[in-house]
Amino acid sequence: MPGIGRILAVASGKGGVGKSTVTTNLALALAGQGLSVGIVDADLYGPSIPGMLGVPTNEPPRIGPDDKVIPAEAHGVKVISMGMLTGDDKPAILRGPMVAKYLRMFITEVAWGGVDVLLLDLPPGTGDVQLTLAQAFPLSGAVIVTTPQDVSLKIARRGLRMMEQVKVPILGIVENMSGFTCPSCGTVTHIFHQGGGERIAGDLGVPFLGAVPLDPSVVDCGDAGKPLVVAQPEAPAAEAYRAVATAIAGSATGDAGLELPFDWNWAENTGAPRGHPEAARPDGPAEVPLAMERPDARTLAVTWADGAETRHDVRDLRLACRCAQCVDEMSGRALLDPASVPLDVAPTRVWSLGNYAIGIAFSDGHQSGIYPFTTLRRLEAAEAEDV
Ligand SMILES: Nc1ncnc2c1ncn2[C@@H]1O[C@H](COP(=O)(O)OP(=O)(O)OP(=O)(O)O)[C@@H](O)[C@H]1O
Repeated sequence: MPGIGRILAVASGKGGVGKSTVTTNLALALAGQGLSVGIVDADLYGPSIPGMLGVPTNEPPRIGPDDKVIPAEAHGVKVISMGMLTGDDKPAILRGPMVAKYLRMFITEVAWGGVDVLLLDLPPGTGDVQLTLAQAFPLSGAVIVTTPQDVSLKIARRGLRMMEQVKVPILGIVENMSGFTCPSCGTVTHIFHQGGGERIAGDLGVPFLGAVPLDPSVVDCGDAGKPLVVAQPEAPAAEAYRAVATAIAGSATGDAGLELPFDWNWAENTGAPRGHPEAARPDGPAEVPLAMERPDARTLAVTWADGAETRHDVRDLRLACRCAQCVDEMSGRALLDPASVPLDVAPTRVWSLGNYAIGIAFSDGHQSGIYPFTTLRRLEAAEAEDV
């Protein structure tokens, strides 16, 4: 979109998991890496970004000479929020169509002036706002924020599935409020359990971006309008936000070894990804693909950074689909009857999703399958076991 580099959504399933806090700190950490960053507070009914960044809400934003809204600027980051239009005490009372109108305005009618990254702080859940944004704008990816307890993880999973269904690449999962370090004795207590975010990232084959500890200074800094990353840059939580920012910034560069993005017409074999198989070395990362080829119409061959090559029969790929139509999300039970898949099923299109997965559309009309590289690497071994 003109004036905007990448649009990234920060989403969560459950409310109150710290999504807005992650958004503001992430924005400042990305800005600290030299990127120009904007934030759209897409939580129209409960805007919290102005408070966290110390943006005044007592006067509406100005309109520029080109009739565009001039965003507020705080700590070097540009911001637009419903809170700036309504003030702190007036609730936004809006029906669905107006919500869509405001969201569109926040993205297309604001003078973003060439931001590299526009972060959208979504409201919790999988409702109207999430769908409108995911379908109406070219989102480059979504970051899913969760806390480590089961209830939050289950709902985060649903949010993640929604993003996948509307074809928004998942950049990864952030586990927030992960362990509390006692300031006097240094003991770490895992108040909301431990490691759940990393576990579901592993289960779903999406990157784990990092864990942010529970730290009372995060609350104080947010309430004071000066996020932790700038107020206490040496705090462990600030370091965690910076690590997440680095992981996200890295995901822009296509460091998977394949030249990304690509959109491959399988039948005609046009638009195949350019690869760099010569970069393989024995100590290279096992789950990073360096090349993808189509030696024949029924085989996808992948060369990995550790020099291994896997070959996948295209019907086996169709049968291995883990989308919500093929596998029951909660129980993991298979919903796809292999007998219903034609023997000659073949891909029609193969395309890149972020730098972590490919999507495949098949000749039987199925196109919601997402194949993370981690899953693809393990797939050939699983197929061999089945035999
Ligand atoms: N790592 C953390 N340590 C301590 N407190 C935190 C941490 N992250 C967030 N918080 C606090 O938790 C509260 C909720 O955070 P926040 O408003 O960012 O959540 P949210 O998921 O955006 O909520 P909503 O559902 O309203 O959009 C805030 O008071 C915030 O300061």
